[in-house]
Formats: sequence, structure tokens, C-alpha cells
Amino acid sequence: MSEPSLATGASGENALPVIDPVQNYEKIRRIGEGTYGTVYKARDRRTGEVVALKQLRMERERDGMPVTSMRELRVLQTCRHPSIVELKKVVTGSKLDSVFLVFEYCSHDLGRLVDTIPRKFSESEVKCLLLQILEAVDFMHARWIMHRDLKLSNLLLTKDSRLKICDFGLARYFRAHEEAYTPRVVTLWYRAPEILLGLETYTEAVDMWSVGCIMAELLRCEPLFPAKTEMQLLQMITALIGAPNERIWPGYSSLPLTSKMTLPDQPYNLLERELPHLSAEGTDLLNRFLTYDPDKRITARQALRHPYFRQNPFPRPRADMPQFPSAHDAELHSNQAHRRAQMEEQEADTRKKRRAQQDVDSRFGDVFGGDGGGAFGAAEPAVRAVRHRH
Ligand SMILES: Nc1ncnc2c1ncn2[C@@H]1O[C@H](COP(=O)(O)OP(=O)(O)OP(=O)(O)O)[C@@H](O)[C@H]1O
Repeated sequence: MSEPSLATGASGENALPVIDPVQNYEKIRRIGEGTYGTVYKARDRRTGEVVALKQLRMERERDGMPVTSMRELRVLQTCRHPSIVELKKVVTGSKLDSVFLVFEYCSHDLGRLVDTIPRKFSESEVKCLLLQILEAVDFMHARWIMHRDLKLSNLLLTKDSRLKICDFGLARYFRAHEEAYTPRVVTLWYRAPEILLGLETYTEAVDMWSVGCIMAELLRCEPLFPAKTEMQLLQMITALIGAPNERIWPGYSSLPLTSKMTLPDQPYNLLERELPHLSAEGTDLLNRFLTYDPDKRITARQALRHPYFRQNPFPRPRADMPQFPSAHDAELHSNQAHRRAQMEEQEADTRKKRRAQQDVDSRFGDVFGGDGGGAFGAAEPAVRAVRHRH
């Protein structure tokens, strides 16, 4: 196995030191379990610094590091931003048979936080969080990276209310409408309609739909579309914002799965009724995130300039955000927490099966090629020109 070279950038520029053994870290406890690994809170024995250690799953360690983990590494090397979780190091187990990513530690993930806080976020708090999400998403999209798994539990919060996007296990570079990507991305509740309807040439607009679901979830403190199946999700979306049609979404009727789905004949947009306390500007922004046609959906750059953020109540400054007890320590008993855990578990199961297949496929194909085989080629430019849609 050759882990050290795997973590090194193609040009050597962003090389991460991988010589550190994991014995230098004392595990405090497990804080997360996902598709791609187990996450621990840990302490650096030499400096006392508290970090998050993500142990990568190495089911087939004889074959080296799985391409799905390499994706996460490559994109994290490119994405240095205050609202994106910082990858500090890559460390190895004693026999070089396991690999750990060392991240800065964040005391909450927003999924657990909304399931445990005793009150809803105020609108100015939501604005503070939403602006940080949009800045990070704009940063990624300007570098032609789509995250493809934005959801509350992938949004971390530090003690000083800095929001950090994490989990780049599904992220990849994109080219506008040029390539077909895997259709099974984004956790169900946050999945855009074009993915549900089988469009494989989707774009970074899928992230913007997820941001809309996140905005509504932060305001309501409950998920907007807590569906159990794709069909149920499409029905929930239709019930809330009306059924799609060729007029509002040109090309809708020729999407691969449109003819296979029977959607309710519901012509009304009921967002205003669902969020009666949201201002007209807030409802407008949410509608622009939850726009069926991905080409008309608002971009992160446009959303950052939306009047909603310049209107009373103004975004709360980070320094004035309330302190919450760490959501990682909280006991999760509510129905909502249970539903979220069930959904995440179901999603993780599907992804584990898919990941095993991807890792097998990649060994028979081009490791840096299509979506199944790993996303980040050595020749991939770190930064490309800002897209025309911005
Ligand atoms: N830097 C961190 N600080 C604190 N907690 C973290 C950190 N990174 C991850 N976590 C916790 O671990 C959980 C899982 O992490 P992550 O999403 O990176 O793993 P994953 O295996 O890729 O998960 P998924 O199945 O969602 O793809 C997060 O939801 C969060 O609760």
C-alpha cells in the first residue's frame, strides 16, 4: 500500500504530511458514523489540541485507499475556506493498514442541533448561518466543484458560530451540462427534482435546491420534505410548490422518468402558507432555491446579493450568536431525531453498496475518469474561470 503518495497533490503544492502515526492522538469518543468512515473526537497528545479524526473505511485494504476516499482528499486540498471544514493532516495506523483524516473539531452538526435545541432559530440567526453556507457554496462552485450532499448533518458549527461544510465524499468537479453523472447522489430529503426524474447531466444547481431545503429546515426546525421514498418526495414537493410542467420547466416532459411518474395535479405554490411568518423577500428567496428548472434556479452568487439579507431583521453577527451545549454530547430522543437517524442509516446502507461497486469498477477502468471511478484527475485544474451563470 502506498498511502503517503496518495495524499500528495499532483504538483506537490498542496502536499499533506502523512508521516504522523495515529498513536499521536488520544481518542476521546466516537461522534459520527457515516458511509465513508467513523469520526472520533480526539486529542493531539503533543499539543493538546482537540481534533476530529475520520477513520476511512478500508474494507479492501490490500487494494489501497478507496477512490471514493481519494475524492474527498483531493477536493479538501483545493477547498480552503473559512466555511469549509479544515483538513489538517492525513495520519496512518501503526501497520499502514488504516488511514485517518485529521480535521479541526467543531462542537455541533446542525442536524443534531435542530433536533435538540429547545427553541427555533430566529430569522436573524438563520440569515447568519445561511450567508455562511452561501459563501462556501459560491466558493466551491466558482472552482467547479459540486458538493452533492448538502444537508443539515453535513453542516458543522464551531463554538464561535462559524459554520463549516463537511463531508466531501460525494463531491466532484463538473463541466456545465457536458457530462453524465451518477444519478444516486444527495441524501433523499435534500435531493433536487431533476435527479429524481433521472437527469444525468445535472449541474451544480442540485446544491442550490439542497440549500433551499436547508433554509426552510432552519426556519421551521424540522425537515421540509421528510420523505421515505423518491416517489413520496416528488409528491411532497408537488404538494408544496405545485406540479412541474413544460411551461415552467422546458424539457421536463422528456426527462427519463417523467412518463413513469404520476404526480398530483396541483397548480398552486403554497410556500407562503407553509412559512406564514417569513417575509415576502424571504419567501421570494426560498422560491428561487426551490425552482424546478435548474437553469432558472438561483446561484449562490446571486443569492448572496438577495435583498432578504439587507432587510430587517438583519443577519446576526457571528459574535452575537447564542452558545449551545455541544450537540455531539446530546442524547437524541425526539421523533424527529429518530426519523433523521433512520433516513441517514438507510442512505448510508445504499451508499456502502454503491461505493463497494464503484471501488471495484475503478479497478477495471480509468481511476480518474467517469463518475464511477473517482472524480479528481491529476490534470484537473485547481481553479477555473468563474462560470457564466455567476
Ligand atoms: N470536523 C468535525 N468536527 C466535529 N464533528 C464532525 C466533524 N466531521 C464530522 N463530524 C461528525 O461526524 C458525522 C459524519 O461525518 P461525515 O459526514 O464526514 O462522514 P461520512 O462517513 O462521509 O458520512 P455520510 O454517511 O453522511 O456521507 C457528521 O455528521 C458530524 O456529526
